[in-house]
Amino acid sequence: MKSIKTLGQFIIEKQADHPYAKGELSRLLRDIGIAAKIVNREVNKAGLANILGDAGSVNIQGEGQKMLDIYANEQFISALTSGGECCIVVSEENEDCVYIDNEVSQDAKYIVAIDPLDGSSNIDVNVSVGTIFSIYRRKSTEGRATLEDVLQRGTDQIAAGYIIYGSSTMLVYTTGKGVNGFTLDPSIGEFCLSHPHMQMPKEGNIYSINEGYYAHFPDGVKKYIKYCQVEDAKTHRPYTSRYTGSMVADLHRSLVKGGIYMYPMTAHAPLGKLRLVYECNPMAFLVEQAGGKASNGYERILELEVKEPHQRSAIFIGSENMVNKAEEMIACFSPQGTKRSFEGVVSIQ
Ligand SMILES: O=P(O)(O)OC[C@H]1O[C@](O)(COP(=O)(O)O)[C@@H](O)[C@@H]1O
Ligand SMILES: [Mg+2]
Ligand SMILES: [Mg+2]
Repeated sequence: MKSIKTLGQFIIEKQADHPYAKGELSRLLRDIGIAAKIVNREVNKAGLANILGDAGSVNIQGEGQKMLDIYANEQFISALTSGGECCIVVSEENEDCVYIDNEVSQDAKYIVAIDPLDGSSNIDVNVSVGTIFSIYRRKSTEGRATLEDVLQRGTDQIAAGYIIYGSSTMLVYTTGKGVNGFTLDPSIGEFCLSHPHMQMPKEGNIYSINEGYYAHFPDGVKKYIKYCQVEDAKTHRPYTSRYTGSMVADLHRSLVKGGIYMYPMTAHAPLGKLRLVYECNPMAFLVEQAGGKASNGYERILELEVKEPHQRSAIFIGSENMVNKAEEMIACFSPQGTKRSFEGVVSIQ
């Protein structure tokens, strides 16, 4: 009979990969796993648990918050607060950073940036949603950790991952030594290793973008979409279009089958929509660790300077060859910093 390996066992086993590890990161990943199970329980019975619908509040991005956004945010912050390994939480749902000053967290070394519920527009319609997390070690050594500890580049991440609440619930993460996926077995309440050493195919035939905004995309992006739709059997085109409205779900599919997910810049959102610190950087770290690629169309996501916690970035992420092709089209038809970047774009009246 195939032996199972739980997330907890795997984390402890892999601790040996990090010579100076004292178990703090292991405990932090454990805490994230616990909160994920609690959120999963509510997501699974959302229709019954009176947790669907709007919360009536708006977050820093000006987006209406869903009840589940708030619930998931509370669960992750509470698990990180009582776990004792986290000193600051940066959350999509909190305007300001959450500084954890309680007894157990006095020596906490880690900063956690989190998108508690990704794909919020899908909550009420039972389409897969997720959670995205990114972990940094604080740089400052004296006193309370500061905003400077938060504004680190993606290359400084210690660990990153996501949870997808879909037909099954999975937790996929990296600590910089490859990517592993765990499936929640509800009968034992454990995440069990189901996808060891995940590798993203270099090539794919699925592209993922909200084509409803086509008129607002720069020429380079329009040209790449057209490239995906051309008939050419040699290169397996036309590609298939898939867009769920949940970045986690679209990227999980690309990780397993190959593909590219794009949320470009537009004339009215030159930096796109997605947030660098708790959406783009963690997914970029994970995808690169699985052999894929992530850029803002011009530069590597992980090397982008982080100026503020809720900063946005355009993103082109997925199978390496597909991201290279998209970058090639953008460089050719929308060279960076030139007016041509948005030529042909119909601006919003
Ligand atoms: O509806 P749009 O503009 O295509 O945006 C969908 C994208 O926005 C997101 O929902 C943003 O994430 P949140 O739901 O966490 O705000 C992504 O998951 C998704 O890919
Ligand atoms: Mg999100
Ligand atoms: Mg969210």
